[in-house]
Amino acid sequence: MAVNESQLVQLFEQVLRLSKVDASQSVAILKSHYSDARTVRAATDAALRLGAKVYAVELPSFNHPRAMGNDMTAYCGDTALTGNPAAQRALEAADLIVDTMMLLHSPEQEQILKTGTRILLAVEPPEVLARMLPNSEDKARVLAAAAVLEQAKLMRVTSVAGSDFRAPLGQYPTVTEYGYADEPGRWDHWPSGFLFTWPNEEQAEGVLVLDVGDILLPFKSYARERITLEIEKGFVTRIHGGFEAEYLREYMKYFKDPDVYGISHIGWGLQPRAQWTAMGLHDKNDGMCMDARAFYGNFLFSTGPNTEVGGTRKTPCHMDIALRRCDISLDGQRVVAEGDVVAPEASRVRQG
Ligand SMILES: O=c1ccc(O)c[nH]1
Ligand SMILES: [Fe+2]
Repeated sequence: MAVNESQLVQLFEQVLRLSKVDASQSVAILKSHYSDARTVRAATDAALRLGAKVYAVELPSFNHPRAMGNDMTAYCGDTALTGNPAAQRALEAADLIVDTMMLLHSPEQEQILKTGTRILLAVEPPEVLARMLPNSEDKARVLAAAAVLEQAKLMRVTSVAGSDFRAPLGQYPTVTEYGYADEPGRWDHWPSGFLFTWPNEEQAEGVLVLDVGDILLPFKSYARERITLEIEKGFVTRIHGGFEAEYLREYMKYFKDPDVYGISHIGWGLQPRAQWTAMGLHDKNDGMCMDARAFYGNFLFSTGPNTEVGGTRKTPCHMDIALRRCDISLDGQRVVAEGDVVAPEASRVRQG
């Protein structure tokens, strides 16, 4: 199906209104040649209709000669903005940046946010944006879960497949994504609806067994066989299984950087409009597959960069791995049981 221009403008008006855009605001549309033109036009029109002062910052795209694939999360850290202080100043002047080219996991993004500028990332296809249009209930549910996560000292993840992963917490903040950037200095991503934190450095340990159907990004693949990750002192030390384990090992080895095995963000999905099945209906280049990161009740595990929270690992290799049917407990209290959200009650979607 395809969203028409008029609908897309209305969707952006709704999300920019939730992002506190009004006649008092300046909005920068950040783009490059690979941005979705429909998204750029709709974001511009919507911001103008809300009375904001709108301008565009177009950056020549950046390609790293060792990057593989078109998914912007496959090679993190350096972006088209890296080493361009004039463009960064132009962006920091805005109240809100609609990012259609992706600054995520870059030090520049953190520098911009520190000035109080808000950033809303929007790089998924318009049809995915439409299906996961955010609302204030999403925000309430994600914040309810965040209130529990930010107090937690230990996250434990187990599963029937054999996972038993423990991550001491507290060194890093809890990050929420509910789909709109409504607070000064906030980064958010439309679409989303999940939350995460990072394990205390060098303390995560145990085993994660990726079961059949679990999702590996940026490969955009559903695992067809089990892959076992052994984690010691905050790093993945062994990856074993069959062909898919070999593929993951070879891919990560390619970067020749020990930091790629560090644990990045860990959390769980709270977006009922995100679907585990959606990735199978899209081409790999359609977007970054936020359905996988946000689907309700997933355990989202990731490896690589932790610059987003002031960590020192600026490695370009970032794996986002979404597991189904896990139990996630915080200090012994389950928040997810076999892939269904069980607590806190205010974070649950009323089934029915
Ligand atoms: O929304 C996102 C997207 C990618 C990622 O790695 C984290 N959050
Ligand atoms: Fe990630």
